[in-house]
Amino acid sequence: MEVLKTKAALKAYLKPLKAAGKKIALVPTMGALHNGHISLIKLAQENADVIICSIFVNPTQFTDPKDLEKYPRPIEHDLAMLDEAGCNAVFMPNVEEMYPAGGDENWHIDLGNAEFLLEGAFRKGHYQGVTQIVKKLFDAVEPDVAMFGQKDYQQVLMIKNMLEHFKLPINIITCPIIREDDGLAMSSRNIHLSETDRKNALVLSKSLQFVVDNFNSFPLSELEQQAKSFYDGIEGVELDYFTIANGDTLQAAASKTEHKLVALVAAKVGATRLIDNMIIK
Ligand SMILES: Nc1ncnc2c1ncn2[C@@H]1O[C@H](COP(=O)(O)OP(=O)(O)OP(=O)(O)O)[C@@H](O)[C@H]1O
Ligand SMILES: CC(C)(CO)[C@@H](O)C(=O)[O-]
Ligand code: BAL
Repeated sequence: MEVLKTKAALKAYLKPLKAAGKKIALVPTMGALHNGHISLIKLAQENADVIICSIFVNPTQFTDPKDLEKYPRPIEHDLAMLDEAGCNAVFMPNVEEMYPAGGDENWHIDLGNAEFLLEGAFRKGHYQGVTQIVKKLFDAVEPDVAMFGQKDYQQVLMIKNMLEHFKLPINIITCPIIREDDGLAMSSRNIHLSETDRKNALVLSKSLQFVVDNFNSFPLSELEQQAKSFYDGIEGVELDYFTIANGDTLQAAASKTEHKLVALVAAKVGATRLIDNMIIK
């Protein structure tokens, strides 16, 4: 597996592959890899000839400096996992390589109203930072396909809006959420959970599953209220939002008959903020 640290090295690696007509997939990550990430690599292998995984903890998408500072960076472990999975190359630039102008770079694009809902409301400017770095990664790799996890449901919508904005010819593939055996969605931040947090964190997947399992049994507002009541009285768990939303606009669902519905949640479990979602239909 090639380890590439600069855009120039990446271009040189890709040039003969592209000339030979190979289909290139990009799997963008922030590292601290787990089996959720590996599932993206595996799906990429089914959809392309050459798999590039990027590892870059992008400062512009963090709104909480402490979250950025403590983001896990186990690079040797990550490289071993990618090598084992058969990834062809890892692009792991430093901050200067991706942001040569330092903090002076301007980036603002219209991502539509959904930018400001849910994660966008709790992490102001987050999706400007995400789309800024993903555009830079797309420019550096010029992939045919790019893989993203459904775990970051809103992120996928924002990236599709960014593609539309720049009219980029990249096929976005959304990969299902990989969970631990007990239902917890895999996430790099799970490493920060204490033993008690880890048990409490199950409330996210349980409350979502309740909505999926009982969708036909209650009116929308009662479903949501009952799901929220799962969080009552759990010490150390603070619910940011739980919503049943339109799967395209992320506006709170007005009716059960809407074409696409998704339940989304974010909660602080101890000092760690987690997100999860389940598609209802
Ligand atoms: N459990 C999972 N199943 C499928 N895809 C996932 C899962 N967790 C993360 N991904 C996807 O992997 C890609 C890289 O995500 P990232 O590196 O931020 O990992 P993460 O586990 O989501 O970390 P965190 O949520 O703590 O930032 C994203 O497209 C994300 O949606
Ligand atoms: C897409 C991404 C790699 C951009 O930094 C990040 O938001 C992530 O890991 O989901
Ligand atoms: N997987 C989403 C990246 C973030 O939380 O910033």
